[in-house]
Amino acid sequence: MQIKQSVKLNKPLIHCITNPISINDCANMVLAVGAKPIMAEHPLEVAEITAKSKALGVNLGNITDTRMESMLISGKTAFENKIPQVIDLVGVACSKLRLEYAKKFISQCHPNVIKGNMSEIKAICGIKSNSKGIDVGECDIVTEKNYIENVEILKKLSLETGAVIAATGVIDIIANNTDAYLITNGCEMLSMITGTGCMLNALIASYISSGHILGGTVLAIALMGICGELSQHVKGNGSFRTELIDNMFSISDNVIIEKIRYKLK
Ligand SMILES: Nc1ncnc2c1ncn2[C@@H]1O[C@H](COP(=O)(O)OP(=O)(O)OP(=O)(O)O)[C@@H](O)[C@H]1O
Ligand SMILES: Cc1ncsc1CCO
Repeated sequence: MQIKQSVKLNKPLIHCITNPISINDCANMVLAVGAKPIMAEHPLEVAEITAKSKALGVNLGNITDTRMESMLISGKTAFENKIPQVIDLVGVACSKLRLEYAKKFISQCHPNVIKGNMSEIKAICGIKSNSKGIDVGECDIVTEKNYIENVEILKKLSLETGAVIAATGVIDIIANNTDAYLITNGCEMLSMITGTGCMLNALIASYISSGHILGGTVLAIALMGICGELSQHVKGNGSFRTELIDNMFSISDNVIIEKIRYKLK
């Protein structure tokens, strides 16, 4: 809650380099939690913009030559200036280009958080995965039965990269090399609008700007799940999207405490 309050109070500038599919929703999510978004991607200006920001979020969805160049420039700037950064591995399980690029980004920019669905996390670890495009494949879904082996995959990747690893889905896992949080908040409607993962990446960037990398990531993921649950009464996915942003804007600490479902492993 301290992280949530500090973001509201300090209104940190959050630099996002993301895909055009959900860019508007990402900017509104950053605003909903009290931070200020800047969605800049020209290679000749991004170093300057990242250096003035309090966190960076990059996203591989709908990758272009320009964004590939800009993300590397921004990622290196963030690393050199100790600005917290998160990468969303959208599509690395279905595209060799993205997979190789993500590996290069991780080794050169050292992101503080690496996020993806379980198919994408497996792909970056060199483990066989079965994604369905940008979505998790049936065989890779985290369940009550297989979460222990998945936690080990995340912890190992964290040890190798120094990053906090977040695997999102029905059960979310957030791990560093010693601890893992399992979050079971959320609802199916979150997968019925495009870009919830991208919005979540922007939220993670907003909260890690506080300097609390593991806590900020857990908070962002729990909030997305809880706000999804609170938005379910709508007629369809159009209003769900609006309701989700409204709930993110207005959720109280008491509701978070009442609704959060997590386990520490
Ligand atoms: N069926 C579900 N049940 C519960 N929570 C879900 C479900 N699907 C998605 N979520 C939640 O939605 C958020 C986004 O997760 P998801 O794994 O769908 O991201 P993604 O695949 O990267 O999304 P996108 O590609 O649409 O941006 C997470 O907070 C996750 O917990
Ligand atoms: C639909 C879609 N395609 C590439 S990125 C994206 C948005 C969700 O990641």
